[in-house]
Amino acid sequence: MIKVGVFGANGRVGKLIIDDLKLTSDISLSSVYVRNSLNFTIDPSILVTTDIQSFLNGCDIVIDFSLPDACEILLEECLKIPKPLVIGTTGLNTHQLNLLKQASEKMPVLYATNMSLGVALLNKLVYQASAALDGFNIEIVEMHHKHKKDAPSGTALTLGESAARGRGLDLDKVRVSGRDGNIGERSEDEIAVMAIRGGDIVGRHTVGFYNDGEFIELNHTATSRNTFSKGAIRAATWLADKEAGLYSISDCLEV
Ligand SMILES: NC(=O)C1=CN([C@@H]2O[C@H](COP(=O)(O)OP(=O)(O)OC[C@H]3O[C@@H](n4cnc5c(N)ncnc54)[C@H](OP(=O)(O)O)[C@@H]3O)[C@@H](O)[C@H]2O)C=CC1
Ligand SMILES: O=C(O)C1=N[C@H](C(=O)O)C[C@H](O)C1
Repeated sequence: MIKVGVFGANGRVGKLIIDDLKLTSDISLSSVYVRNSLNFTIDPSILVTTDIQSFLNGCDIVIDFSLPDACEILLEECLKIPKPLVIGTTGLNTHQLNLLKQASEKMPVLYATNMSLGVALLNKLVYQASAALDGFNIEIVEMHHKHKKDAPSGTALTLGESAARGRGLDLDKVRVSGRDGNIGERSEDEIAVMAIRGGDIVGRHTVGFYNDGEFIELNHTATSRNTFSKGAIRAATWLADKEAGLYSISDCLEV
């Protein structure tokens, strides 16, 4: 039995992971880290703690869906107490991404900005389309619920990276994430990554390839947040016995 520690347990996804772990037979919840207290009741056999070291010692693998600053604290602690890590938190800055890479030298780390099978495939399709559709303008639009804090979404940025890679470009050099005022004509290579926020949208990503006379749009819509919680549990089951290294969701799903 793989014992899971959930980091970000009070959150929209964290709580679902705890619920979904009740339905599995080979992997189960053993510890939960909270800043203050847990907002819901849980089986008394589960360790609920504000002490991160006890939390890490109480599990075989950690699933993290929190916020960037919290994820940073987790990564720093894991450098002292290594644990396989499934990280779903998005909006990580350069320092936090470097910490994640550093951690992956000591333990297996699977980092995925989107845990769904559909988006894993979408990234492959976007790479192929970007390479094949020479001269088409690439524009990415993501839509999420009003509570989401980071923008553009981690998924949209990953899709942007796939598109840029298809053309041998560096997304950081060609990304446009806002247009306003007298901005002039669109440049050939720019890749737009735009964000819409509202209501309870779970997550929708559209990658459009636009040319004179035709356009094609590849779209993925998550209709349930359980897609992410179940995807993260599937990733944890896969990662638990792996060697140290940085893994992607495609490694786990073999798409
Ligand atoms: N990779 C993927 O497939 C997906 C990724 N995400 C990403 O996962 C993350 C979480 O999303 P979501 O569940 O909607 O967010 P929520 O805001 O609902 O949850 C965030 C959680 O992080 C905890 N947290 C915040 N700060 C700290 C801290 N300093 N120390 C410890 N815990 C902390 C919060 O705890 P508390 O309640 O105590 O404040 C809360 O439980 C986001 O980055 C989101 O973009 C979301 C969906 C899918
Ligand atoms: O915050 C969310 O909700 C989501 N975040 C992830 C992201 O930033 O890409 C994945 C998903 O789209 C939902």
